[in-house]
Amino acid sequence: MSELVVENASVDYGSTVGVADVSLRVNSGELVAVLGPSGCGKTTLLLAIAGLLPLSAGRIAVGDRGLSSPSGTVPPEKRGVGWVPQEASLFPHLSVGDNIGFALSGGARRGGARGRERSARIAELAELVGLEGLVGRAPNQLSGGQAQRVALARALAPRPDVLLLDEPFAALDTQLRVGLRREVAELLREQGTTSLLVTHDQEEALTLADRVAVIRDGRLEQFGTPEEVYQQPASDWVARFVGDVVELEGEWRHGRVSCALGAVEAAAVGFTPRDGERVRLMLRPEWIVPRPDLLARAAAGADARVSGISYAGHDAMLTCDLVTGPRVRMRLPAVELPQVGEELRLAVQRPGLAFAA
Ligand SMILES: Nc1ncnc2c1ncn2[C@@H]1O[C@H](COP(=O)(O)OP(=O)(O)OP(=O)(O)O)[C@@H](O)[C@H]1O
Repeated sequence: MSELVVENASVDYGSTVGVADVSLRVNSGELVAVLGPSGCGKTTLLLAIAGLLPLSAGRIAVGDRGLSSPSGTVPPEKRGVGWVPQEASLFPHLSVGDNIGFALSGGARRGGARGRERSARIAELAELVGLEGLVGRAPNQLSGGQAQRVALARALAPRPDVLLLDEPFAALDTQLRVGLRREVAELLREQGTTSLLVTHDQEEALTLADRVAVIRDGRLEQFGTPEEVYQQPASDWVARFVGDVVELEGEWRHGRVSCALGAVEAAAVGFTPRDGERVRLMLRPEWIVPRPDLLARAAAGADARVSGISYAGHDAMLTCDLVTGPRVRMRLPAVELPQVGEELRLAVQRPGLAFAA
């Protein structure tokens, strides 16, 4: 069993808080993304799990094997925790094969039974990451994507209980990044590797992970499935951080918010509003849709004029000026788009989120 348990973990750098009271459980074989802005404590959390930073409070364990607590830390090499760094950091004087096999025993005595076992494992991993023809190459003869594959194979070689990936795709160009990260996520799932992936890229976290841990100022703001953190953010900060939002002022009345888009059904987050109370309505741009069938007088809707279109191929972001004043953004599939200047009747197709004003 290789469930990773982090319980009320805190790491202090003198007077600076690295992470504070973070609790999360990564199930065996699960891929969890740790998402947060720069400086929020993502790397600190990973370093603590790797045994490179001591805890000032809490505990870290894999299954029922305790790894870190304020009273002691199992050294990094004995934790069964693998690490894939941001830059591949391969050993320049070793071949691809020897880089992959670096943490395997039997390296010194080639040819013996252990040496043969090691070679077989290197070949198996090289094939797994799609580098079977390149084991004899030097690291400086690899592309950035190939080097990252070697770093992944090297980390997987000793069959770690838990794999930590610290922004492993950040240095790659967009097209390569998207392809490689999908491949790596599939590979980790196939291998059943319990993995924690640090990223500041919302799309990366939402598309790859089984669950996402959103961190802010060293604290865990939300831990949930990609759908939960996107559709039901725990706070207005998470709502803004994990995706685009449209924000409107309004008044709460019987489960709806009366605002510039009409009377929009909404769920209150983190508070219980009174009827008549001022609230802030948050919507995702794709929750707003044109509804030509909706009567102009309908309470759930508003008239608008398209003032701008930002085309992204698969979809487009439209800026619309509501006749009631505010400007909203709306995301539509780029199949049949309206024109700039066109008048639309807009409605909200799913309940919005109401936050305290
Ligand atoms: N060695 C250190 N000494 C003192 N403070 C540190 C040290 N390392 C990190 N910090 C502070 O701890 C906090 C968390 O830093 P951390 O590197 O974990 O953030 P991060 O989320 O990984 O950021 P980034 O995405 O920019 O890498 C920050 O306020 C940072 O300034």
